[in-house]
Amino acid sequence: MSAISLGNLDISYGDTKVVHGVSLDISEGESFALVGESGSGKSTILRAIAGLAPDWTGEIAVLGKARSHGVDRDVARQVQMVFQDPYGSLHPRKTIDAVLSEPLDINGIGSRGERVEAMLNAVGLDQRFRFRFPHQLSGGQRQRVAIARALMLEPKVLLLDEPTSALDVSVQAEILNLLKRLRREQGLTYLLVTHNLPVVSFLCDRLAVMRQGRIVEVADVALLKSGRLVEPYSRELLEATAGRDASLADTPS
Ligand SMILES: Nc1ncnc2c1ncn2[C@@H]1O[C@H](COP(=O)(O)OP(=O)(O)OP(=O)(O)O)[C@@H](O)[C@H]1O
Repeated sequence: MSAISLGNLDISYGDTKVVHGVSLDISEGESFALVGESGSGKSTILRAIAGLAPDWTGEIAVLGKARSHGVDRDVARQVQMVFQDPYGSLHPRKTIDAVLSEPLDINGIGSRGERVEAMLNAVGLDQRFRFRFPHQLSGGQRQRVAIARALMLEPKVLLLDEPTSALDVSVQAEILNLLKRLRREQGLTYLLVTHNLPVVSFLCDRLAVMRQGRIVEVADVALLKSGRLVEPYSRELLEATAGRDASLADTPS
């Protein structure tokens, strides 16, 4: 079954259509990247799947079920989003414990303390962080909390919007390793937006290259690694970013 299936998806902000006729099938357990120039519509696709960009036509299905345009509680439990900025995405006056308990409260799920402790372990954070506030954590630790929060309801799919680009390079590698391990341990599906092609090589199985709201090419990551993307625009993108952030490609798993 597809984890995410997009059919002829158009997405607009007001009168401006920014995504045009996107169709994609992402399998359960797959890690899939959207790459392409700034403004090409990558984040907008994630937002529409998460219900944050409601002005769309076409089809969005999650685990075989078409999502509605409004708040969709089924989808919200299956699909969670992690944002680029771990500073902005955590409430400054809530402890880590409160941040992680909140999804459980909203859904009436008990044994909160145990679940929070287990999730802190899963994302490699010491229990002493539990009653701290976000400003008492480093950027990498905050991103671990954001990932933990996304996983509290045991979703099947994570939408990752530039999850490491706000972090120092050494911390980026730690978070990428964490994401790789969590995917393996929990059988997660990833749909990831990034500008960083070494991140795609490290974490993903396939990628779609986007330009001006359209998909130019869908390819296996093997073709990215060997520099054999087919479309001229994809090759341009590859050349433009060659050498940048290359150290991540060597990150051990
Ligand atoms: N809330 C919004 N209201 C109006 N227009 C928006 C909004 N968010 C994004 N856009 C526009 O939609 C287009 C696609 O933006 P989007 O953020 O999806 O691109 P992107 O490929 O993710 O870019 P980046 O890599 O810079 O994040 C851009 O032209 C952008 O200016």
